Amino acid sequence: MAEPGAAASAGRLLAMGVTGTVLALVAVLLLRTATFPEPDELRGWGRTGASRIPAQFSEAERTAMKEALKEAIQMPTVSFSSENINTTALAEFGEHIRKVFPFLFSTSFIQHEVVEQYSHLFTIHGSDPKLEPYMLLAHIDVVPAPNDGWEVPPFSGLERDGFIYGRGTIDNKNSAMAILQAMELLLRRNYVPQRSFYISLGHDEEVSGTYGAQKIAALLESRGIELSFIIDEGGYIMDDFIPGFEKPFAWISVSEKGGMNLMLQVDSDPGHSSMPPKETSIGILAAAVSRLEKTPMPNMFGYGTEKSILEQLAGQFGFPLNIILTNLWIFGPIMSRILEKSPATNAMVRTTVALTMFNSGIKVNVIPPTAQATINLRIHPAQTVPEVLEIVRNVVADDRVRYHVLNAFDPLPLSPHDNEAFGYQLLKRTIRDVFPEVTAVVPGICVGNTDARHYTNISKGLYRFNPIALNPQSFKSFHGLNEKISIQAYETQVAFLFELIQNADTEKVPRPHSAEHEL
Ligand SMILES: CCCCCCCC/C=C\CCCCCCCC(=O)NCC(=O)O
Ligand SMILES: [Zn+2]
Ligand SMILES: [Zn+2]
Repeated sequence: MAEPGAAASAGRLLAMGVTGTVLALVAVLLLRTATFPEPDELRGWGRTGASRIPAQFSEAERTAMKEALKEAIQMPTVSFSSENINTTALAEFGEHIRKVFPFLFSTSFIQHEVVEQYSHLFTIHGSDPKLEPYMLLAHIDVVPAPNDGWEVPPFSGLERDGFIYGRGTIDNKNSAMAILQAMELLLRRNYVPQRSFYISLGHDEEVSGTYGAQKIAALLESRGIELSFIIDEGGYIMDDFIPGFEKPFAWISVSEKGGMNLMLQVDSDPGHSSMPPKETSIGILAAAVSRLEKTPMPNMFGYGTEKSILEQLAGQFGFPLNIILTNLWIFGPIMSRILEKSPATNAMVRTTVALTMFNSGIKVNVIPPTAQATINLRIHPAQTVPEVLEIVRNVVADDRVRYHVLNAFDPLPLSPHDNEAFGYQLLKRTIRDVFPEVTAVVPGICVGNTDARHYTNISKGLYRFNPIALNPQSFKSFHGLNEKISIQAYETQVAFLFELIQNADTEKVPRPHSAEHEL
């Protein structure tokens, strides 16, 4: 029965446009739909009893894992472009992991291959061939980091106030090192997995993964390998994201946006700067990209995955939430306007356009013959590459601008995240074990791109989840300033992987409780 006056209250709140309240409401919708299974449902998961190895690490091990990460951060494995990567640092990284993870490189059931000189593929042969293998994925390259603005030099790996600072501490050497570290610690405890798995470390993720992940995926495909699921970066424990919600929640990205790098070019006759034409190539191009920046792509809230997710949820709630969810044609615009206010949530509701490079000019007194600007677009799941390109052309609306698509791909399909989805449920279960403060898990979309997208031919279960807690401030440090990870967070990441690898040693997926609802 409907609660008296609830509709009126909901109406008042929305009409008042109270940002925090509506955000909180969205959060309730998402969080309430993703509660954990009851403990009974989790029986039979992974190793139990005597064969279970506790995630307890000695002081010496904790110091060693911290130092190993710091050293990895000190290697400037920067990718500037596919043709310009720091091969010296990448090679050094290869030597580093051989030194700090000796068990990994000397265990008979583990095969290590170097792919395209700098990427690493480990095959860990499990004892039970009936269990379909999976993959843990990370990348070892980083984006450039000029010293300016950093509290400590970005490749110093310095420890300060319980944090390790440096480029790659959250994107994504933390994962690369933590995966290897967890396996090394398990091996030191005589662990032999039942389920086979792969560890894949790409060396050029930050420049599309063409020679790393893409080649590894092709290699595995040529061997006829299919994977139950893959876990990469791109989802996190979200902390302090929603006003009024103190508890962190886990965001497992079950898809990721499409992408396009588009170069715009204007050519004009060069000449003497003392007799300039009315418009130069720089001026024409600057005006074009300015129009793009000032004209956001359409807000797609309600037309992509959000719509189907929310519609599926609608029946699970009482009044007034069910009404709101089944009437997104009324409430959608309010929610979508709120979401577009911050960069992170704005990225969820539309294709984003970032002006990232601008090149022109050869001398101070020469009219430039050409100007080039590169824009980086992240395509909302409800749009495609051709649709977005068409919008760009219409916004620019200037025939003097020419377009070169440098690379482009459509948004990724949604990976299964129901009660039968082994990889998703494995993550949920391990989150429950390792992050007791987290009470909910939601299936999200990754607004950045990951190496996982290269593996669609060999797995349908691509999950992007890094077991670290991030707040809005730490999101700014991705590709930005003062990237850092707390030592405690890194240890927890290692512990998470240590548990997850053991939890994967089962064929059972927990049956849902009849009353439980899953996204
Ligand atoms: C209600 C809470 C809303 C929070 C919205 C946050 C959405 C976060 C989703 C994904 C996080 C994206 C992290 C980026 C991964 C980094 C991978 C990377 O750098 N790849 C290269 C590239 O994308 O260029
Ligand atoms: Zn990354
Ligand atoms: Zn990155």
